[in-house]
Amino acid sequence: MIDDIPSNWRRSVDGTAIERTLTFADFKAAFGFLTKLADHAEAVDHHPEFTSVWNRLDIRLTSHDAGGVTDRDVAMAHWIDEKFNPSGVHA
Ligand SMILES: C[C@H](O)[C@H](O)[C@H]1CNC2=NC(N)=NC(=O)C2=N1
Repeated sequence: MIDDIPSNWRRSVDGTAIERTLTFADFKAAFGFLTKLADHAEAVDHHPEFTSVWNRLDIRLTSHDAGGVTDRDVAMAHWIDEKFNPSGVHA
């Protein structure tokens, strides 16, 4: 289980996940990001939990099989940090 989490992320109240809120220019930008994230999640077989409200995504990362935060969640957090662009233009 991981103690040191990426600085843009916060620990969930129950301690079993890390969370970050991303705010985009609009819904289309947020949904475009989610589409990219879905492809990546399938590629690495690790799937984020999220809530979508217009231009905002609340993302939660945990490893269900381990019951907490693992290096797979930290790797996913770094991928999200790297790809996040509020305007929706993703390299
Ligand atoms: C069978 C499959 O590999 C597992 O269910 C994977 C899929 N995606 C997953 N995603 C996440 N976030 N945690 C898991 O434990 C997990 N397990």
